[in-house]
Amino acid sequence: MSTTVETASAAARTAPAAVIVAIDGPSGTGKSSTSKAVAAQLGLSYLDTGAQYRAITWWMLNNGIDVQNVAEVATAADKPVIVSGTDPAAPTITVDGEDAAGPIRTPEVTSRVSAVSAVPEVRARITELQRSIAAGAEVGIVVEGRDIGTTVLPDADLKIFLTASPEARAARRSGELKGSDLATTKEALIKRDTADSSRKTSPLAKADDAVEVDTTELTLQQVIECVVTLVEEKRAAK
Ligand SMILES: Nc1ncnc2c1ncn2[C@@H]1O[C@H](COP(=O)(O)OP(=O)(O)O)[C@@H](O)[C@H]1O
Ligand SMILES: Nc1ccn([C@H]2C[C@H](O)[C@@H](COP(=O)(O)OP(=O)(O)O)O2)c(=O)n1
Repeated sequence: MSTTVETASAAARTAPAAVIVAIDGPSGTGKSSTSKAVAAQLGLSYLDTGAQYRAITWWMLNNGIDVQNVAEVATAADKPVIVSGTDPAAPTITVDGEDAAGPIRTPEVTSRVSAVSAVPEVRARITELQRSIAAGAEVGIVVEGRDIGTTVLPDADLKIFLTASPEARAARRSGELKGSDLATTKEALIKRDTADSSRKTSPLAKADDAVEVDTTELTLQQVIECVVTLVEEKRAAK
């Protein structure tokens, strides 16, 4: 046996296996804030899959694609080059080399993203990208979205499904969007969640083996501590 092979197998015996964490749930439940903090605290990578769906939507809107036309969206789905930076302290997203972090958060993108992300060709393309990023995370990764535990990473070591009352979620979102009306924010949020939960291809859903955490009455810090404890338990058992 060569020294290289011996060294590699010794490393495999001692290095802890990468830990994969899937965090799903509707809008405003705290997925992004929790995932970033947990990843940073545990030295893991972080992937915001919603940002990827927003990025492809932004590209379609900029490139004259009629986002209500499923065939047109499907044909264009593999055109933009989307790159996600997975450092939880400074996550990034670029489309065709251009920084898209700001423009993907506009109300226009937010109101169109559910239609674009319901198209199967878009989901297939983005899912493949997500799986390859997760496979490349050496220490492990926290991936947040809507279908991570059910479809993208069904073998994740830990699956969390965050929930919160529509009132709490709208109040949180309203706090971020300066000058926005609470009732309008709540209506838009419920409309998007309904669209995301009722689409045919990998809808927003809790995986059977996910741990559900209702964050309505919890502080963000309490949610972070809860998830960190669950990840540490999984790591210890690996
Ligand atoms: N448990 C919580 N209590 C109060 N505010 C929270 C809580 N979790 C998240 N937030 C705040 O709510 C807003 C939305 O959180 P975010 O993490 O973006 O949710 P999501 O990714 O699920 O849409 C942020 O401003 C965040 O700081
Ligand atoms: N895994 C995912 C993640 C997001 N999406 C879609 C559905 C969501 O409404 C949009 C935007 O997701 P994002 O996480 O940015 O939404 P928030 O505004 O943070 O709640 O993307 C999806 O279909 N599948």
